[in-house]
Amino acid sequence: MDKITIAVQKKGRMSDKSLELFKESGIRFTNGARRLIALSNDFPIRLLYLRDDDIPQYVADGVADAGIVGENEVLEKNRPVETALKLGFAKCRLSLAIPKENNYPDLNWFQNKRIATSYPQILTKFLLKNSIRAEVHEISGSVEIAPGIGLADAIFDIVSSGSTLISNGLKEVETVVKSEALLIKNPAINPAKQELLNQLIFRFDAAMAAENNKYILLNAPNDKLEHIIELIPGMKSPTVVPLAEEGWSSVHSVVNENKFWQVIDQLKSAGAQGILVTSLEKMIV
Ligand SMILES: Nc1ncnc2c1ncn2[C@@H]1O[C@H](COP(=O)(O)OP(=O)(O)OP(=O)(O)O)[C@@H](O)[C@H]1O
Ligand SMILES: O=P(O)(O)OC[C@H]1O[C@H](OP(=O)(O)OP(=O)(O)O)[C@H](O)[C@@H]1O
Ligand SMILES: [Mg+2]
Repeated sequence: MDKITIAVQKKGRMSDKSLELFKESGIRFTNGARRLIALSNDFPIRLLYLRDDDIPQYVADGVADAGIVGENEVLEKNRPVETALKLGFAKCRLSLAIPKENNYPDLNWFQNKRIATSYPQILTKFLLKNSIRAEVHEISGSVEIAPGIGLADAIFDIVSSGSTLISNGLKEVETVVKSEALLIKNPAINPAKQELLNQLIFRFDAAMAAENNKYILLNAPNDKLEHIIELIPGMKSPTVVPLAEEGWSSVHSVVNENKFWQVIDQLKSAGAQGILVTSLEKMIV
């Protein structure tokens, strides 16, 4: 039987979350992360542990059928791969930043400046599109220290909370692209492996939906039910069952993590009591 080969980052920001996604999808691997290849008894799959920079190339070449990698690397490497699923973690952006004491009127600030980056392709394209002539200095890491040591006037790098910029006396002035983890695939994947990939996507979707939602149970006086049901519509509509006490019902539903605190406040104001919240294991929409 065919196995699907998936490339994941060996060690770094993406590795734990990537493996967690497989685990939440019921797929455990038999050999430890120190090996370069791992197999599973739960699913016909082979994991390749790689440097994240190499993943787009391996997937484009078909050495791996699919891979989990940041959108930033996919754009930079510009290899012929397709996005199969957005995975919603490792959210960050690629931005231009300059020493904080500089006045920044607009992009023309960058004319004839030296910019240090690990993403020369994305940066060069952006500069060209905006008719900025600047010198692009490619360095492989610790980009934020480049202006401080006189290597460059500005940087183009990954920003998330912004704390690395602040601690290096820099300020973000232009966001060029946003990024998150992607499941990418080889466009010429064979039908049998595509079927395995579809099964994997189905499981990833269920695990991600469960992670992003909470199961909620509460008690409501019957005369407030209509409003409370509107606040937590759930997947189709909430389950409403009568309590032993006359005039009260128990309402069960699902709430999105992003709206959670806001909805809880609204439910309390609407008269809900005894609110219980619990996490979901899987959610099939
Ligand atoms: N601060 C951050 N917040 C969120 N996501 C991030 C952050 N930094 C990096 N990422 C994302 O995680 C990916 C991996 O980051 P990491 O720092 O582990 O890469 P790396 O050092 O190039 O690793 P490798 O050794 O595999 O080449 C990045 O390409 C980006 O998509
Ligand atoms: O805006 P922030 O939240 O500070 O995140 C941005 C930093 O995170 C990443 O580095 P990481 O911490 O992964 O270290 P690395 O450069 O050694 O990979 C990235 O290269 C930035 O330097
Ligand atoms: Mg890398």
